[in-house]
Amino acid sequence: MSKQFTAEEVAKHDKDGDLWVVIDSKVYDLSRFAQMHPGGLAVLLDNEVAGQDATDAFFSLHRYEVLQRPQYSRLAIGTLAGAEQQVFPKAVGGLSNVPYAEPTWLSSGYHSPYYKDHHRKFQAAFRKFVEEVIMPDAQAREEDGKRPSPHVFQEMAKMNIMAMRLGPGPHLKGLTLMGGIVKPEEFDYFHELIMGQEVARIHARGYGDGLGGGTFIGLPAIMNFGRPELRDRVMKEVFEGKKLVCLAITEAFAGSDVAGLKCFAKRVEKGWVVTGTKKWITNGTFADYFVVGCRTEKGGLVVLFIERQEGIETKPIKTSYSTAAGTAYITFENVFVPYEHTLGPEEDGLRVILSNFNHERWGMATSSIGGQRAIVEECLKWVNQRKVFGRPLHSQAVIRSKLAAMIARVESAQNWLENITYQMNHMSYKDQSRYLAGSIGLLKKFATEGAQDTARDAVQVFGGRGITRTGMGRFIEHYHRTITFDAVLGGAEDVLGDLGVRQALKYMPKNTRL
Ligand code: HEM
Repeated sequence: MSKQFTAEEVAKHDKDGDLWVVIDSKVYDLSRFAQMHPGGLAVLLDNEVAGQDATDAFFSLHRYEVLQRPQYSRLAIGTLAGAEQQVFPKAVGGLSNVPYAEPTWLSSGYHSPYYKDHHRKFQAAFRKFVEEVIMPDAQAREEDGKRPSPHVFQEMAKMNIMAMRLGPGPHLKGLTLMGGIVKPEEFDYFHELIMGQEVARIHARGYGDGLGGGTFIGLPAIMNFGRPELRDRVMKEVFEGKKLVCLAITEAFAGSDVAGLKCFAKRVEKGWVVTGTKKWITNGTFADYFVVGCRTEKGGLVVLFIERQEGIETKPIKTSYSTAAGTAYITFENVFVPYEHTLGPEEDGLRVILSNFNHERWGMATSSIGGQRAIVEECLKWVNQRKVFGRPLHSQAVIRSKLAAMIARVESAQNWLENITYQMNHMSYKDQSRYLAGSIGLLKKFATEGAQDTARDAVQVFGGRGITRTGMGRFIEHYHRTITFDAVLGGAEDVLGDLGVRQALKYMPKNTRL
């Protein structure tokens, strides 16, 4: 590929059957490919394209990754004499230098009081892992709707990623995290924040949930309320990538109002018999274990650990994101559950269910903000390379105004998130409930409302491409279609906003007046 051509030589190849173009200093021989070009032959025979430097035209219409696909990269036959490559793809695991594409702590020239050297090393290793191991599977499975591939879980197990997703704590003791980059006792909520935000960059929202989203919200109940024998067995199986858990609380009858559950657990000798249904259960179609909230005869709630067995049916629900998430409708028909598989006190299931809500919502806000930032980067790149009326798209004031709103939203959400994360690192779990339940609810609501505004703005910036599943705007289309999941899972926006205000009112001093 070291062969050099002059512009005059390239210009001679300007017809059907003998067609060369220059893209970013490389000469491509499109003579045979032109007939198969998805954009058609005619556009390639245009006077300003055939035999010419078509760099601007190309980047107005294609993502860089097109040139990296092996079937296309081999069309390059040499370079244009005197020209230098201008566009370089980001190195695997590397940081983006597009302004606001990274949070300030990762942006050159900025500082942060929160992150230490081990956070930076952890971020670099984790991003590389995501781009090398998760990203290719994510794009393929998001498309075909199949569950994330077993090899991804195995690779995650080697790094103890499932264990880290539960946050800091004694469960990490003795484990080698990310190949030893961070010590178990050093691991804190900022490491977990990094994980959530890095995975959000894969632009595959359904797959992201498929990648153990159910375990993230279901395993804590087993870890904190399971009997030691059950707890140790299940945690080991999950950490080793052999089993997956799902949290089965919501029903067609009850969503955010968990107190209204109808799935019924009848107390029998040596255990329980469960009958009822669950709906919208993430990972339900392929999970091995179910953490199920049930109504008891006494009218209270009990949470049970149930293994997949006869009497349990899991049917996929088609939602607006990929079936890679394994979203299920579940029926339990007279399923026996041994008494030892009761999680927490018999009639106090509500406490078991509620106990992980703050961590869960914080995790969802974290990844939602990460995903929002990835969209800001897409938009900044697009307005820079897209030409309209002979000028870049960003020469339009209305486009710059949309970008201003997008940037302000993601930056304010990230800064609030980091403040809350810092508080979490310095509070007991009990204090987190006292001081942070309200603000985490408000943060999640703020983040997902902003995300939906950003999704709408991004579609306007990309135009038709923002509603097209392939090509330049495919990540925008995906984001716009799936963003409402963040806004609903873990509590609808209005419910969370109300929680935040009610918490504040609860702690209003009695003796205060205007
Ligand atoms: C190495 C050279 C080229 C390759 C490998 C290539 C490949 C492709 C591919 C794979 C697509 C499908 C859409 C996508 O995946 O992004 C496409 C679409 C298209 N291409 Fe090319 N292309 C090349 C050069 C060009 C050039 C120089 C032009 C100049 C006008 C052009 C115009 C178009 C158009 C108009 C479309 C349709 C875009 C749309 O649907 O939005 N292509 N090309």
